[in-house]
Amino acid sequence: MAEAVETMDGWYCLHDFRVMDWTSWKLASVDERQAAIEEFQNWLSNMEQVEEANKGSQLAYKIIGHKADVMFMIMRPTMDELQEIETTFDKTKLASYMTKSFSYLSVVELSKYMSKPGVDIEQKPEVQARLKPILPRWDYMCFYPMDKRRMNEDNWYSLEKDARSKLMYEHSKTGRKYAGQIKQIITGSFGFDDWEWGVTLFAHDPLPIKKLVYEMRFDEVSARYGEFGDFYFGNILTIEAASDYFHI
Ligand code: VOV
Repeated sequence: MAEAVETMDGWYCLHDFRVMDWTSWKLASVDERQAAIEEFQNWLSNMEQVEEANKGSQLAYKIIGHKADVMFMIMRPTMDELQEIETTFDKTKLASYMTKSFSYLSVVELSKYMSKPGVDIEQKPEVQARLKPILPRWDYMCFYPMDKRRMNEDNWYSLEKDARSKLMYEHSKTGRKYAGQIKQIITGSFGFDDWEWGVTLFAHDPLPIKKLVYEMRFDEVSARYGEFGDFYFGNILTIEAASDYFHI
């Protein structure tokens, strides 16, 4: 049996995708819409205080295309907090004009492929900062879930750990070419959701995201073992911009 790699796990993460019912939103009165927008802005700004206390992080995004209108990426130390935040939003006025189109539950994960045997790096401040990241206020975000294939001779989970480490090293070399252009947060979702990982990429410009995902397709770990779910792409929805975004 192949040896599993040890993982370090940080904040729990919910990607919560909603579709807006613009028709009923347009039929609502100006006062109703204004009250709903203000309530939404308060919901977001209340959570910012949690971020200032370094007890979690969250951002909202406008999703481009048919799959969703908005997405909230919410990270907290406990699953209970995620569940409470989701339900609190469900009870808002704005939520009554939305339906959930997709969600993804995971936990920030760093696998120990790159760490030296016998060296416990988990408590290092820089590792803790990656396990409990403050989400970058960068303009663009791409999310997609993925698996590592388990099929016949292309079974990632029956590869010896050394072989997997070598493939992950090649993977990281490709990723590092985009340092400064792209920040990635990989979240593990074994037992939490339908895929094995969530991939969330942040960038100041859309194109490096396409370039990175395309180039990674040629790395053996993605070429032979990568299986991907739906892709979601959007740009950041700040509290200030919410009025314009929802304005009719
Ligand atoms: C943006 C750049 C970038 C960089 C620098 C990077 C580096 C690294 C390192 C160093 C490591 C291992 C240690 C750790 O730190 O966890 C990983 C780990 C992982 N990655 Fe990665 N990855 C990137 C980016 C990046 C992308 C774009 C994808 C999606 C792949 C694609 O084809 O669409 C991805 C996937 C993963 C996954 C699923 C894992 C866990 C695999 C496992 O089996 O455990 N990743 N990744």
